[in-house]
Amino acid sequence: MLRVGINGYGTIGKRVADAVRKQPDMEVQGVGKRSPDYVAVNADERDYAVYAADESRADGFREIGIDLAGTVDDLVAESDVIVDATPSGVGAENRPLYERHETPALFQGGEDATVAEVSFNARANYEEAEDADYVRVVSCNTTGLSRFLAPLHENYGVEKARVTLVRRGGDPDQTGRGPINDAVPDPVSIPSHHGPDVQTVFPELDIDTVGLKVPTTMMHVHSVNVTLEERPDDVEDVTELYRNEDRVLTIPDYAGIDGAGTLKDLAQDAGRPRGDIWENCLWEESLTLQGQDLYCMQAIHQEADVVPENVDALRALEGELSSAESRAITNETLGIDLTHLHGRTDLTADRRTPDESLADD
Ligand SMILES: NC(=O)C1=CN([C@@H]2O[C@H](COP(=O)(O)OP(=O)(O)OC[C@H]3O[C@@H](n4cnc5c(N)ncnc54)[C@H](OP(=O)(O)O)[C@@H]3O)[C@@H](O)[C@H]2O)C=CC1
Ligand SMILES: O=C(OP(=O)(O)O)[C@H](O)COP(=O)(O)O
Repeated sequence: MLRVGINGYGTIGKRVADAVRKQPDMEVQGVGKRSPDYVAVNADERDYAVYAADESRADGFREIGIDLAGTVDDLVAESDVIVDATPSGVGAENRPLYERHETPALFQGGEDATVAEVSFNARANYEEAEDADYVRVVSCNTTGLSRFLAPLHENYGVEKARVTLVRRGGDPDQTGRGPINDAVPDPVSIPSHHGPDVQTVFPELDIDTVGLKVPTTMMHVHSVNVTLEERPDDVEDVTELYRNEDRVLTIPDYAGIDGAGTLKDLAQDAGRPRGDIWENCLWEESLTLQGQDLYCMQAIHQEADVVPENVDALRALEGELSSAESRAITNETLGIDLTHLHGRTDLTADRRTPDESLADD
Protein backbone atom coordinates (compact mmCIF):
# COMPACT_ATOMS: atom_id res chain seq x y z
CA MET A 1 0.00 0.00 0.00
CA LEU A 2 1.33 3.39 -1.02
CA ARG A 3 0.96 5.81 1.89
CA VAL A 4 -0.10 9.15 0.43
CA GLY A 5 0.05 12.39 2.40
CA ILE A 6 -1.99 15.30 1.08
CA ASN A 7 -0.59 18.69 2.00
CA GLY A 8 -3.30 21.30 1.43
CA TYR A 9 -6.90 20.20 1.91
CA GLY A 10 -8.80 22.72 -0.23
CA THR A 11 -10.68 22.47 -3.53
CA ILE A 12 -8.20 20.04 -5.09
CA GLY A 13 -6.70 18.40 -1.98
CA LYS A 14 -9.99 17.21 -0.50
CA ARG A 15 -11.02 15.64 -3.81
CA VAL A 16 -7.65 13.96 -4.27
CA ALA A 17 -7.88 12.56 -0.72
CA ASP A 18 -11.28 10.99 -1.42
CA ALA A 19 -10.04 9.61 -4.76
CA VAL A 20 -6.88 8.12 -3.22
CA ARG A 21 -8.98 6.48 -0.52
CA LYS A 22 -10.91 4.60 -3.21
CA GLN A 23 -7.77 3.05 -4.74
CA PRO A 24 -6.96 -0.59 -3.92
CA ASP A 25 -3.20 0.07 -3.91
CA MET A 26 -3.09 3.33 -1.89
CA GLU A 27 -4.10 4.74 1.47
CA VAL A 28 -4.35 8.27 2.82
CA GLN A 29 -1.73 8.79 5.52
CA GLY A 30 -3.31 12.11 6.42
CA VAL A 31 -4.00 15.65 5.30
CA GLY A 32 -2.16 18.90 6.01
CA LYS A 33 -4.47 21.77 6.96
CA ARG A 34 -3.68 25.32 8.01
CA SER A 35 -6.98 26.85 9.21
CA PRO A 36 -9.18 25.20 11.86
CA ASP A 37 -12.42 25.81 9.94
CA TYR A 38 -15.41 23.89 8.52
CA VAL A 39 -13.18 22.17 5.95
CA ALA A 40 -10.97 20.88 8.80
CA VAL A 41 -14.10 19.55 10.52
CA ASN A 42 -15.07 17.86 7.25
CA ALA A 43 -11.65 16.16 7.09
CA ASP A 44 -12.02 14.99 10.68
CA GLU A 45 -15.57 13.73 10.03
CA ARG A 46 -14.21 11.69 7.12
CA ASP A 47 -11.66 10.15 9.48
CA TYR A 48 -8.60 11.65 7.83
CA ALA A 49 -5.68 12.17 10.20
CA VAL A 50 -5.18 15.95 10.30
CA TYR A 51 -1.67 17.44 10.47
CA ALA A 52 -1.11 21.13 11.22
CA ALA A 53 0.49 23.20 8.46
CA ASP A 54 0.96 26.07 10.90
CA GLU A 55 1.90 25.01 14.43
CA SER A 56 0.91 28.40 15.87
CA ARG A 57 -2.73 27.53 15.08
CA ALA A 58 -2.68 24.08 16.70
CA ASP A 59 -4.76 25.26 19.67
CA GLY A 60 -7.52 26.31 17.28
CA PHE A 61 -7.83 22.70 16.06
CA ARG A 62 -8.01 21.39 19.65
CA GLU A 63 -10.74 23.93 20.46
CA ILE A 64 -12.99 22.44 17.76
CA GLY A 65 -12.29 18.90 18.91
CA ILE A 66 -9.74 17.89 16.29
CA ASP A 67 -7.00 15.76 17.74
CA LEU A 68 -4.01 16.61 15.53
CA ALA A 69 -1.86 13.70 14.33
CA GLY A 70 1.17 15.99 14.16
CA THR A 71 2.61 18.68 11.96
CA VAL A 72 3.06 18.70 8.19
CA ASP A 73 6.70 17.87 8.86
CA ASP A 74 5.52 14.62 10.52
CA LEU A 75 3.13 13.95 7.62
CA VAL A 76 5.97 14.21 5.11
CA ALA A 77 8.16 11.90 7.22
CA GLU A 78 5.40 9.28 7.56
CA SER A 79 4.25 9.27 3.91
CA ASP A 80 5.72 7.42 0.91
CA VAL A 81 4.67 10.28 -1.35
CA ILE A 82 3.12 13.73 -0.91
CA VAL A 83 0.45 15.38 -3.02
CA ASP A 84 1.02 19.10 -2.57
CA ALA A 85 -2.29 20.89 -3.14
CA THR A 86 -1.45 24.20 -1.50
CA PRO A 87 -2.14 27.53 -3.26
CA SER A 88 -0.05 28.60 -6.26
CA GLY A 89 3.54 29.30 -5.27
CA VAL A 90 3.35 27.65 -1.84
CA GLY A 91 4.18 24.28 -3.41
CA ALA A 92 7.57 25.57 -4.56
CA GLU A 93 8.24 26.86 -1.04
CA ASN A 94 7.40 23.40 0.30
CA ARG A 95 9.73 21.48 -2.01
CA PRO A 96 12.80 21.78 0.29
CA LEU A 97 10.76 20.12 3.06
CA TYR A 98 10.00 17.16 0.79
CA GLU A 99 13.62 16.97 -0.31
CA ARG A 100 14.83 16.99 3.30
CA HIS A 101 12.73 13.88 4.01
CA GLU A 102 13.55 12.33 0.59
CA THR A 103 9.81 12.04 0.01
CA PRO A 104 8.74 12.25 -3.66
CA ALA A 105 5.95 14.73 -4.37
CA LEU A 106 3.30 15.78 -6.84
CA PHE A 107 2.65 19.49 -7.37
CA GLN A 108 -0.33 21.19 -8.99
CA GLY A 109 -0.72 23.35 -12.07
CA GLY A 110 -0.59 26.65 -10.21
CA GLU A 111 3.15 26.10 -9.73
CA ASP A 112 5.68 27.08 -12.37
CA ALA A 113 6.79 24.13 -14.49
CA THR A 114 10.27 24.46 -12.97
CA VAL A 115 8.98 23.13 -9.62
CA ALA A 116 9.22 19.56 -10.97
CA GLU A 117 11.09 17.40 -13.44
CA VAL A 118 7.97 16.59 -15.46
CA SER A 119 4.66 18.30 -16.26
CA PHE A 120 2.18 15.46 -16.37
CA ASN A 121 -0.98 14.34 -18.14
CA ALA A 122 -1.91 10.65 -17.90
CA ARG A 123 -3.19 10.42 -21.48
CA ALA A 124 -0.30 12.31 -23.08
CA ASN A 125 2.98 11.60 -21.27
CA TYR A 126 2.50 9.16 -18.34
CA GLU A 127 5.78 7.37 -19.09
CA GLU A 128 7.85 10.52 -18.57
CA ALA A 129 7.01 10.52 -14.85
CA GLU A 130 8.24 6.99 -14.25
CA ASP A 131 11.79 7.96 -13.28
CA ALA A 132 10.92 11.25 -11.61
CA ASP A 133 10.78 12.21 -7.93
CA TYR A 134 8.89 15.46 -8.48
CA VAL A 135 5.99 15.75 -10.91
CA ARG A 136 3.62 18.62 -11.65
CA VAL A 137 0.07 17.69 -12.62
CA VAL A 138 -0.82 20.43 -15.10
CA SER A 139 -3.71 22.82 -14.47
CA CYS A 140 -7.36 22.12 -15.15
CA ASN A 141 -7.30 23.97 -18.48
CA THR A 142 -4.02 22.40 -19.59
CA THR A 143 -5.33 18.96 -18.60
CA GLY A 144 -8.46 19.55 -20.69
CA LEU A 145 -6.44 20.72 -23.68
CA SER A 146 -3.93 17.86 -23.40
CA ARG A 147 -6.73 15.29 -23.41
CA PHE A 148 -8.31 16.98 -26.40
CA LEU A 149 -5.12 17.33 -28.41
CA ALA A 150 -3.53 13.91 -27.74
CA PRO A 151 -5.79 11.87 -30.07
CA LEU A 152 -5.60 14.50 -32.84
CA HIS A 153 -1.82 14.64 -32.51
CA GLU A 154 -1.57 10.85 -32.78
CA ASN A 155 -4.07 10.33 -35.60
CA TYR A 156 -3.85 13.37 -37.88
CA GLY A 157 -0.96 15.55 -36.65
CA VAL A 158 -1.54 19.08 -35.36
CA GLU A 159 -0.19 21.87 -37.55
CA LYS A 160 -1.53 24.69 -35.36
CA ALA A 161 -3.98 24.95 -32.45
CA ARG A 162 -5.81 28.14 -31.46
CA VAL A 163 -7.93 28.21 -28.32
CA THR A 164 -10.10 30.82 -26.64
CA LEU A 165 -10.58 29.94 -22.98
CA VAL A 166 -13.68 31.36 -21.34
CA ARG A 167 -12.62 30.91 -17.73
CA ARG A 168 -14.85 30.66 -14.70
CA GLY A 169 -14.44 33.68 -12.44
CA GLY A 170 -13.80 31.64 -9.28
CA ASP A 171 -14.64 28.40 -7.52
CA PRO A 172 -17.93 28.22 -5.58
CA ASP A 173 -16.16 28.70 -2.24
CA GLN A 174 -14.13 31.69 -3.43
CA THR A 175 -16.54 34.32 -2.15
CA GLY A 176 -13.73 36.87 -2.18
CA ARG A 177 -13.77 36.86 -5.99
CA GLY A 178 -17.33 38.15 -6.18
CA PRO A 179 -19.95 39.36 -6.55
CA ILE A 180 -18.93 40.20 -10.09
CA ASN A 181 -20.75 41.41 -13.17
CA ASP A 182 -18.21 41.62 -15.91
CA ALA A 183 -16.30 39.84 -18.69
CA VAL A 184 -12.61 40.51 -18.26
CA PRO A 185 -9.75 39.76 -20.65
CA ASP A 186 -7.63 37.62 -18.34
CA PRO A 187 -4.79 37.60 -18.97
CA VAL A 188 -5.06 40.63 -21.24
CA SER A 189 -1.69 39.77 -22.79
CA ILE A 190 -1.69 37.31 -25.67
CA PRO A 191 -0.89 34.45 -25.70
CA SER A 192 -2.25 33.52 -22.27
CA HIS A 193 -0.10 31.25 -20.08
CA HIS A 194 -2.09 28.21 -21.20
CA GLY A 195 -0.39 27.78 -24.60
CA PRO A 196 3.14 27.63 -23.14
CA ASP A 197 1.77 25.36 -20.41
CA VAL A 198 0.41 22.90 -23.00
CA GLN A 199 3.92 22.92 -24.51
CA THR A 200 5.29 21.55 -21.23
CA VAL A 201 3.32 18.39 -22.13
CA PHE A 202 3.66 18.60 -25.97
CA PRO A 203 7.00 20.37 -26.50
CA GLU A 204 6.74 20.60 -30.31
CA LEU A 205 3.12 21.71 -30.52
CA ASP A 206 2.29 25.05 -32.15
CA ILE A 207 -0.51 26.54 -30.03
CA ASP A 208 -1.85 30.03 -29.33
CA THR A 209 -4.31 30.69 -26.52
CA VAL A 210 -6.28 33.71 -25.31
CA GLY A 211 -8.30 33.87 -22.09
CA LEU A 212 -11.07 35.85 -20.47
CA LYS A 213 -12.98 35.47 -17.21
CA VAL A 214 -16.73 35.54 -16.85
CA PRO A 215 -19.03 35.59 -13.80
CA THR A 216 -19.68 31.89 -13.25
CA THR A 217 -18.30 29.39 -10.75
CA MET A 218 -19.33 26.31 -12.72
CA MET A 219 -16.88 25.43 -15.49
CA HIS A 220 -14.43 26.74 -18.05
CA VAL A 221 -15.50 26.59 -21.72
CA HIS A 222 -12.97 26.28 -24.55
CA SER A 223 -13.57 27.28 -28.15
CA VAL A 224 -10.97 25.34 -30.14
CA ASN A 225 -9.72 25.54 -33.72
CA VAL A 226 -7.06 23.07 -34.81
CA THR A 227 -5.43 22.99 -38.23
CA LEU A 228 -4.67 19.32 -38.85
CA GLU A 229 -1.74 18.04 -40.90
CA GLU A 230 -3.89 15.31 -42.42
CA ARG A 231 -7.59 15.87 -43.12
CA PRO A 232 -9.93 13.23 -41.64
CA ASP A 233 -12.23 11.61 -44.23
CA ASP A 234 -15.28 12.72 -42.31
CA VAL A 235 -16.12 14.60 -39.13
CA GLU A 236 -17.81 11.39 -37.94
CA ASP A 237 -14.33 9.81 -37.74
CA VAL A 238 -13.30 12.53 -35.29
CA THR A 239 -16.48 12.09 -33.26
CA GLU A 240 -15.80 8.36 -33.06
CA LEU A 241 -12.21 9.04 -31.99
CA TYR A 242 -13.42 11.08 -29.02
CA ARG A 243 -16.20 8.62 -28.18
CA ASN A 244 -13.42 6.08 -27.60
CA GLU A 245 -11.46 8.34 -25.25
CA ASP A 246 -11.94 7.31 -21.61
CA ARG A 247 -11.90 10.84 -20.15
CA VAL A 248 -13.87 12.64 -22.81
CA LEU A 249 -17.64 12.76 -22.48
CA THR A 250 -18.96 13.47 -25.96
CA ILE A 251 -22.35 15.09 -25.60
CA PRO A 252 -24.91 13.69 -28.05
CA ASP A 253 -27.23 16.19 -29.70
CA TYR A 254 -30.44 14.63 -28.35
CA ALA A 255 -29.43 15.07 -24.69
CA GLY A 256 -30.41 18.73 -24.42
CA ILE A 257 -27.19 19.60 -22.60
CA ASP A 258 -26.76 23.22 -23.59
CA GLY A 259 -24.18 24.51 -21.12
CA ALA A 260 -22.32 24.13 -17.85
CA GLY A 261 -25.54 24.29 -15.81
CA THR A 262 -27.08 21.23 -17.48
CA LEU A 263 -23.75 19.40 -17.25
CA LYS A 264 -23.63 20.01 -13.50
CA ASP A 265 -27.24 18.85 -13.25
CA LEU A 266 -26.33 15.67 -15.14
CA ALA A 267 -23.43 14.99 -12.75
CA GLN A 268 -25.62 15.54 -9.70
CA ASP A 269 -28.38 13.31 -11.09
CA ALA A 270 -25.73 10.64 -11.72
CA GLY A 271 -24.81 10.80 -8.03
CA ARG A 272 -21.33 12.13 -8.64
CA PRO A 273 -19.63 13.25 -5.38
CA ARG A 274 -19.78 17.06 -5.11
CA GLY A 275 -21.33 17.03 -8.61
CA ASP A 276 -17.85 16.48 -9.99
CA ILE A 277 -17.20 16.00 -13.71
CA TRP A 278 -13.82 14.38 -14.20
CA GLU A 279 -14.11 14.20 -18.00
CA ASN A 280 -13.76 16.81 -20.72
CA CYS A 281 -17.30 17.55 -21.94
CA LEU A 282 -17.26 17.93 -25.70
CA TRP A 283 -20.31 18.92 -27.69
CA GLU A 284 -20.57 16.54 -30.66
CA GLU A 285 -22.62 19.05 -32.62
CA SER A 286 -19.81 21.59 -32.35
CA LEU A 287 -17.28 19.28 -34.05
CA THR A 288 -16.96 20.84 -37.49
CA LEU A 289 -14.48 20.30 -40.32
CA GLN A 290 -13.67 23.03 -42.81
CA GLY A 291 -10.83 21.90 -45.04
CA GLN A 292 -7.96 21.00 -42.71
CA ASP A 293 -9.53 22.98 -39.85
CA LEU A 294 -11.37 21.29 -36.99
CA TYR A 295 -13.57 23.37 -34.68
CA CYS A 296 -15.24 22.40 -31.44
CA MET A 297 -16.35 23.50 -27.99
CA GLN A 298 -15.72 21.72 -24.71
CA ALA A 299 -16.40 22.41 -21.04
CA ILE A 300 -13.95 21.62 -18.23
CA HIS A 301 -14.93 21.25 -14.58
CA GLN A 302 -12.01 23.03 -12.98
CA GLU A 303 -12.48 21.49 -9.54
CA ALA A 304 -12.48 17.91 -10.81
CA ASP A 305 -10.62 17.08 -14.02
CA VAL A 306 -7.15 17.02 -12.42
CA VAL A 307 -8.25 14.58 -9.69
CA PRO A 308 -7.89 11.30 -11.67
CA GLU A 309 -4.68 12.70 -13.15
CA ASN A 310 -3.22 13.03 -9.63
CA VAL A 311 -4.10 9.41 -8.90
CA ASP A 312 -2.44 8.25 -12.12
CA ALA A 313 0.60 10.43 -11.45
CA LEU A 314 1.06 8.62 -8.12
CA ARG A 315 1.12 5.28 -9.98
CA ALA A 316 3.43 6.67 -12.66
CA LEU A 317 5.93 7.59 -9.92
CA GLU A 318 5.71 4.01 -8.63
CA GLY A 319 6.54 2.76 -12.12
CA GLU A 320 4.69 -0.55 -11.85
CA LEU A 321 1.63 -0.03 -14.05
CA SER A 322 1.22 1.39 -17.54
CA SER A 323 -0.90 4.44 -18.28
CA ALA A 324 -3.75 2.30 -19.64
CA GLU A 325 -3.66 0.00 -16.59
CA SER A 326 -3.61 2.87 -14.13
CA ARG A 327 -6.35 4.82 -15.90
CA ALA A 328 -8.56 1.74 -16.00
CA ILE A 329 -8.29 1.30 -12.20
CA THR A 330 -8.81 5.00 -11.53
CA ASN A 331 -11.81 5.21 -13.86
CA GLU A 332 -13.41 2.12 -12.34
CA THR A 333 -12.91 3.15 -8.71
CA LEU A 334 -14.08 6.74 -9.21
CA GLY A 335 -16.96 5.79 -11.49
CA ILE A 336 -15.78 7.74 -14.54
CA ASP A 337 -18.44 6.52 -16.91
CA LEU A 338 -21.32 8.57 -18.24
CA THR A 339 -21.56 6.47 -21.39
CA HIS A 340 -25.21 5.73 -20.58
CA LEU A 341 -25.88 8.92 -22.56
CA HIS A 342 -24.72 7.06 -25.67
CA GLY A 343 -26.56 3.85 -24.82
CA ARG A 344 -29.69 5.88 -25.62
CA THR A 345 -28.66 7.33 -28.96
CA ASP A 346 -30.12 4.42 -30.95
CA LEU A 347 -33.51 5.44 -29.61
CA THR A 348 -33.35 8.87 -31.20
CA ALA A 349 -34.58 7.44 -34.50
CA ASP A 350 -37.78 6.46 -32.72
CA ARG A 351 -38.26 9.82 -31.04
CA ARG A 352 -41.51 10.63 -32.78
CA THR A 353 -44.53 12.34 -31.40
CA PRO A 354 -47.42 10.00 -30.51
CA ASP A 355 -49.31 11.39 -33.50
CA GLU A 356 -46.50 10.48 -35.90
CA SER A 357 -46.32 6.98 -34.44
CA LEU A 358 -50.06 6.51 -34.87
CA ALA A 359 -49.93 7.77 -38.45
CA ASP A 360 -47.22 5.21 -39.29
CA ASP A 361 -49.17 2.38 -37.70
N1 LIG B 1 -9.29 25.38 -7.90
C1 LIG B 1 -9.09 25.04 -9.15
O1 LIG B 1 -9.95 25.24 -9.98
C2 LIG B 1 -7.81 24.39 -9.56
C3 LIG B 1 -6.65 24.56 -8.85
N2 LIG B 1 -5.50 23.98 -9.30
C4 LIG B 1 -4.25 24.18 -8.58
O2 LIG B 1 -4.26 23.39 -7.40
C5 LIG B 1 -3.53 24.06 -6.36
C6 LIG B 1 -4.42 24.20 -5.15
O3 LIG B 1 -5.53 25.00 -5.50
P1 LIG B 1 -6.89 24.96 -4.67
O4 LIG B 1 -7.19 23.58 -4.22
O5 LIG B 1 -7.88 25.68 -5.51
O6 LIG B 1 -6.51 25.85 -3.43
P2 LIG B 1 -7.38 26.09 -2.12
O7 LIG B 1 -7.11 27.50 -1.72
O8 LIG B 1 -8.77 25.66 -2.30
O9 LIG B 1 -6.72 25.11 -1.05
C7 LIG B 1 -5.40 25.28 -0.62
C8 LIG B 1 -5.16 24.51 0.65
O10 LIG B 1 -3.79 24.73 1.06
C9 LIG B 1 -3.78 25.23 2.40
N3 LIG B 1 -2.68 26.18 2.58
C10 LIG B 1 -2.67 27.50 2.35
N4 LIG B 1 -1.46 28.01 2.62
C11 LIG B 1 -0.72 26.99 3.04
C12 LIG B 1 0.60 26.86 3.48
N5 LIG B 1 1.41 27.93 3.55
N6 LIG B 1 1.05 25.64 3.83
C13 LIG B 1 0.26 24.57 3.77
N7 LIG B 1 -1.02 24.63 3.38
C14 LIG B 1 -1.48 25.82 3.02
C15 LIG B 1 -5.11 25.87 2.59
O11 LIG B 1 -5.34 25.88 3.97
P3 LIG B 1 -6.46 26.68 4.74
O12 LIG B 1 -7.63 26.81 3.82
O13 LIG B 1 -6.66 25.81 5.86
O14 LIG B 1 -5.90 28.00 5.13
C16 LIG B 1 -6.01 24.91 1.82
O15 LIG B 1 -6.27 23.75 2.58
C17 LIG B 1 -3.03 25.37 -6.99
O16 LIG B 1 -1.75 25.15 -7.53
C18 LIG B 1 -4.03 25.61 -8.12
O17 LIG B 1 -3.54 26.42 -9.15
C19 LIG B 1 -5.48 23.13 -10.38
C20 LIG B 1 -6.63 22.90 -11.07
C21 LIG B 1 -7.87 23.57 -10.77
O1 LIG C 1 -5.57 26.04 -13.00
C1 LIG C 1 -6.56 26.75 -13.14
O2 LIG C 1 -6.77 27.57 -14.18
P1 LIG C 1 -5.75 27.98 -15.34
O3 LIG C 1 -5.52 26.73 -16.18
O4 LIG C 1 -6.53 28.99 -16.11
O5 LIG C 1 -4.49 28.51 -14.75
C2 LIG C 1 -7.56 26.78 -12.07
O6 LIG C 1 -8.86 26.88 -12.61
C3 LIG C 1 -7.25 27.92 -11.17
O7 LIG C 1 -7.51 29.09 -11.88
P2 LIG C 1 -7.37 30.51 -11.19
O8 LIG C 1 -6.00 31.02 -11.55
O9 LIG C 1 -8.46 31.32 -11.82
O10 LIG C 1 -7.56 30.31 -9.72
